[in-house]
Amino acid sequence: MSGARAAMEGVFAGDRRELSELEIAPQAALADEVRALIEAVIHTEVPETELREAAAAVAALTERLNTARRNRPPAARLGVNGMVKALGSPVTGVLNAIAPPIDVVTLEDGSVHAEFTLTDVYEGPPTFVHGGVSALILDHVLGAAAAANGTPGMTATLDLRYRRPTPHGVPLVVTARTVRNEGRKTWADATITGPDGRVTIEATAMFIFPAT
Ligand SMILES: CCCCCCCC/C=C\CCCCCCCC(=O)SCCNC(=O)CCNC(=O)[C@H](O)C(C)(C)COP(=O)(O)OP(=O)(O)OC[C@H]1O[C@@H](n2cnc3c(N)ncnc32)[C@H](O)[C@@H]1OP(=O)(O)O
Repeated sequence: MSGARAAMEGVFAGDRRELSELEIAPQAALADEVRALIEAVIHTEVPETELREAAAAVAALTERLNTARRNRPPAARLGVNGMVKALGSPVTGVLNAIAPPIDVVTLEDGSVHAEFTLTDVYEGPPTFVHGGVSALILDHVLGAAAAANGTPGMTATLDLRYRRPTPHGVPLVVTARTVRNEGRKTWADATITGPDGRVTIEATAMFIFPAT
């Protein structure tokens, strides 16, 4: 079995520890604090002695958390449809401090949708979102649309058209839908829209359910 097929089956077999919402809450609250920490580390202007003390304090915390570890990022079945969610996802993971995190919902028409705001932690060109971060978000929602269609797969192609810069610090909308399926291949389209209602990025992707 290839690594890709094993990865896909791992998602659906749920062969990893699933947490309940009660178990998730305190760990998600910790991730929220770390998100604020990441932002503070970028912007702080405290003097060097305080920076060194802060680094030592963070190192001590990391050591404390590592005294009891899982060997794989946890998952959970959440929401009305009980879809498996990777809690450590870099896009949606509430336990991942580098994830915004974005709450992606599946609508009745099968499309997926999210409203989100990115801080300058995700900045590329000054005042705008890094194009690779936008690609990460689009890849994820396109994959979620393929999965919502009952035809999940590994990203085989991802095409992006950056129409205009995507600003950070303002509400954005991402939507994706499956447009076609042929055997193991599924195609999906997505857009990111800015607060003025204008599309900033158009994306299309093809997903393949691995053969072996
Ligand atoms: C972990 C997955 C999560 C899914 C979970 C769903 C849960 C839902 C919840 C929430 C949504 C989460 C959303 C996450 C989204 C993020 C997804 C990613 O980041 S995926 C990582 C990046 N992608 C890779 O690393 C792929 C690496 N490539 C591969 O593994 C293989 O190449 C693969 C599976 C793409 C194809 O391998 P073969 O062996 O199955 O395919 P062969 O049999 O060779 O080809 C079949 C047909 O496809 C074409 N083909 C193959 N690869 C192609 C490509 N890259 N581009 C175009 N055509 C390709 C071939 O020419 C062939 O075409 P002919 O049928 O003959 O016409």
